Amino acid sequence: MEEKNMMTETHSASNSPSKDPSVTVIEKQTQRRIFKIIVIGDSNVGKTCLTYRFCTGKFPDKTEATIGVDFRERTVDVDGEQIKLQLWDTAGQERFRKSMVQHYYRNVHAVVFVYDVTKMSSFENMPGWIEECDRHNLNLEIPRILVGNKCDMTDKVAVNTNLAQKFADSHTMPLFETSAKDEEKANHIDAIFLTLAHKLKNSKPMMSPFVGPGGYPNNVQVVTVGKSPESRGLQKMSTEDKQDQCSC
Ligand SMILES: Nc1nc2c(ncn2[C@@H]2O[C@H](COP(=O)(O)OP(=O)(O)OP(=O)(O)O)[C@@H](O)[C@H]2O)c(=O)[nH]1
Repeated sequence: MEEKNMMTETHSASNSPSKDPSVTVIEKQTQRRIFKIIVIGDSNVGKTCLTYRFCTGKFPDKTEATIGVDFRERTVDVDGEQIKLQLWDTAGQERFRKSMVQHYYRNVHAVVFVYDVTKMSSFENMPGWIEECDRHNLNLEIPRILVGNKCDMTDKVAVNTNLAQKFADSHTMPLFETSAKDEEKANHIDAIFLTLAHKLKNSKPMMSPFVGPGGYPNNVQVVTVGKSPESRGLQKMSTEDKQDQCSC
């Protein structure tokens, strides 16, 4: 795989605050909460494809090994509130992580652990990723979810669902098996991140100063969550995150 640039951002620079006082009023009225979600796991498990799918609705034609971190954002409507999910797509390769690790774990609101269902080693390495979170003193109350990706490769599945479920249960995480590639499972990926959005709704987040006159930052997709997560067959949320505001 080729290499991606370190610390690229998908949102537009034109979101900078305006000097127009009338716009300032609108900004104050439409400030939205931002939540930082880190996506971690071995290299090549599909972290970039999952976050890209959620933020653009597409599977990328071509991917490159992430260097450092890529950011993607999407604003979602949760029970009438616009919440911005800021996804940190982190590098799986150790050599591309070293200098960035401290940044990943600062002021995190949720963690998505990803393994590849066709690659047992990526699942066996999960305890190592959890330990890394623990070493960086992540609040135990932070929502965490486990995602088995590449379920479209049905004839190559190496990680048994029961085994993954046991592991998820032992770490009090919900398990989702999905595919970033399979068009039919695209809604499933939405459901995964919207589950987090509902969990995070009761958390204390960062506030975004970068809101345009229309109420939404440019290049950020706004979707409406029509049903509660319970009615979509997802877990009930109860976690309250006490994280400080992000300074990154
Ligand atoms: N069949 C299939 N292939 C996938 C899926 N998701 C990702 N891939 C492929 O897996 C490879 C790696 O995907 P990436 O998203 O770049 O993996 P990553 O985890 O971000 O890798 P790093 O940036 O090195 O940490 C690419 O060739 C993707 O096309 C999936 O759901 N199904």
